[in-house]
Amino acid sequence: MLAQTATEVTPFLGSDVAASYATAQVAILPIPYEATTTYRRGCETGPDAILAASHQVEYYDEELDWETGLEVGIYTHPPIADTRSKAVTSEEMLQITRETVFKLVQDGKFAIALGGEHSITTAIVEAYRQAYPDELFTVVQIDAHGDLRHEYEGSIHNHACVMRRVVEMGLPTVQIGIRAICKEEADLIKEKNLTVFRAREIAAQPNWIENAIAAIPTEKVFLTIDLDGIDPTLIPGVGTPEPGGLNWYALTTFLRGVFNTHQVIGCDVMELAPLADSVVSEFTAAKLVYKLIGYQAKERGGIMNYES
Ligand SMILES: N=C(N)NCCCCNCCCN
Ligand SMILES: [Mn+2]
Ligand SMILES: [Mn+2]
Repeated sequence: MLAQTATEVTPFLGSDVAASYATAQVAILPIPYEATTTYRRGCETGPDAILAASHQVEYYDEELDWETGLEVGIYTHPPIADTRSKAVTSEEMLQITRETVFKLVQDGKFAIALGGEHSITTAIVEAYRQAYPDELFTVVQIDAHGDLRHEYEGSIHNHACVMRRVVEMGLPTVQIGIRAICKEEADLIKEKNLTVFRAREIAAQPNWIENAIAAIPTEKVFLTIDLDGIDPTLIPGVGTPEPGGLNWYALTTFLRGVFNTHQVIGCDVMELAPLADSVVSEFTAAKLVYKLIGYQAKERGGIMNYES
């Protein structure tokens, strides 16, 4: 493992291609915050592991036939809400995250946040609501867990509650890859008729991608990826792994389809908790982030078309 110090910023893909803030279209935002994870800890070191592994990603994307990293300006923001050096309360994390993401969106950046624990997403979604006050967007979540508990282990900002907070905001949701929920969550899904594509159904229905994309009710989408949604053979480095997740091609085909048919306004990639003896998880996560940038830049007729 490459050890990174808390203050050192390793830019995504490396300093030789990193863009300045002013010229960047994409901003990578590391949020090494961890306070409420329920089993194996370590997601506060997730962002640095993704950034270090990103240096190994080929610039040439063979699927897109395009050197994404040389065509798109990518800036890496300094880390915020960093619990590696000192404790950060959930309120402090939520506030700095809201403010930072809102500023990135105001400045016309396509933001990709790297977690850190999934509870951070509450503040990211709030920032987009503030940035788009007149238009609903759908939160598309890839996750093994429903994250729909009202509260867990004494906190409403536990990582197991993030989608409950999103549902309370009145935003539509589409949940993908779900395979671990409690009774409270199952009841809420029924009561609110939430749209859930369960991992079991995904494994059995080849046309789930088409159906899932058709189930997104708004033009705008915020995409939240909890890495434990992906099969743990591809990403074993998560705190609470669950068998039976998405495979790489199902995942990337779905994501490309979403970028192709909807306006993705932002993304996050959460919950990487690196393992000491394997780099598979961070390599997969780094490639996934690169794919998100490539799909955003290349789908919908060529080059990115930013608002603001
Ligand atoms: N979003 C998450 N990662 N959630 C994890 C929830 C852990 C539930 N443990 C349940 C134990 C019950 N005996
Ligand atoms: Mn999860
Ligand atoms: Mn989650």
